[in-house]
Amino acid sequence: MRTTQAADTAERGAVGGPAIEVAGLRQRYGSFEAVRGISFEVPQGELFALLGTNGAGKTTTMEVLEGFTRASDGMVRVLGLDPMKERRALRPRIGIMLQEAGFFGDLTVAETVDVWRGMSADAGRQPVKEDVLELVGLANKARTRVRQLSGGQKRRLDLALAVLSRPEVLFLDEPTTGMDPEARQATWEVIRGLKERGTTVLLTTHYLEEAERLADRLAIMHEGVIHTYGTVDEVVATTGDQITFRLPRPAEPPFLDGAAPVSERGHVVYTLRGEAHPALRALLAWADEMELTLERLEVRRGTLEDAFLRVVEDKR
Ligand SMILES: Nc1ncnc2c1ncn2[C@@H]1O[C@H](COP(=O)(O)OP(=O)(O)OP(=O)(O)O)[C@@H](O)[C@H]1O
Repeated sequence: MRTTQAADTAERGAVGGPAIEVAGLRQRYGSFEAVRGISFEVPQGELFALLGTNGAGKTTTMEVLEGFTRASDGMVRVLGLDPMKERRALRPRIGIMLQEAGFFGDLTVAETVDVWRGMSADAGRQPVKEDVLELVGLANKARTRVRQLSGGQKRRLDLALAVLSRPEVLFLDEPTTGMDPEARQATWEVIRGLKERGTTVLLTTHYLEEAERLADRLAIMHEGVIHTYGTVDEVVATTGDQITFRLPRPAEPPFLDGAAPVSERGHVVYTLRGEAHPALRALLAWADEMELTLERLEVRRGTLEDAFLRVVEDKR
């Protein structure tokens, strides 16, 4: 069965290539280079998460793709179009949720949606107001003035406006910042639903769990450069396993696979470069020789957080 979105896309002329293409993108502000030659692609219908340190260049990258900023160098395409030169053709096909939206505080939630619909050239295609407010969990706030909304509720209103035109590509800049855990889960459900309807999503977030739960592929940026890129599993695989245990009496544990033992809150911790098995074998041989029983011995798989921290530490 074709979804409404898929049918819409077909009617408006689908493109065969990736929904988003970025090749050698550079962005300079005066003499400062905020983005230093990054490349990635997002296939249609996938969710791509841009992770990174503060000031890494994520929002700048988004702004170039949204057509707000002209790239200093490199090539970007969204749905096969140049976001700057072909902005008029592209704009009705994309949805944008900025990090900070400018609302009119005196308007109610419902009036804000009406104003937004009024500004859209394509209002006939849009879902009814009640549906979109229901979708983001704001149906009971329709008559509330925007300035009376909490920070998390304002983010939900942002999301409602971004999805109003049933975009083919949705840009979400830190969509769940300020939301409580329940609202965040609800927003993830909304994003999953949009993806199921075929929407391509580019998301920035500081919540690694958000990327882990939602992303088909992700990139970790630091100081304008993408250092790691792939599926969550591929990125996690760039980190090694961790071994931890407690010693029953003072002893000097050996280096394992080139990793030094580190003492953390009474535990010995090894952060390995690869799989734990060979290191574990050497560790147990050492413990036998020393006639030691290692207490609370644990092997833990690397996490996305480990991969993230390693990018930052390696570049220090
Ligand atoms: N208009 C501008 N003029 C000068 N410098 C800018 C401008 N916009 C951004 N920058 C700088 O470019 C760098 C990248 O900023 P950007 O907002 O893209 O980072 P970010 O990865 O989104 O960070 P955060 O996670 O903190 O939101 C920062 O050092 C920022 O100060």
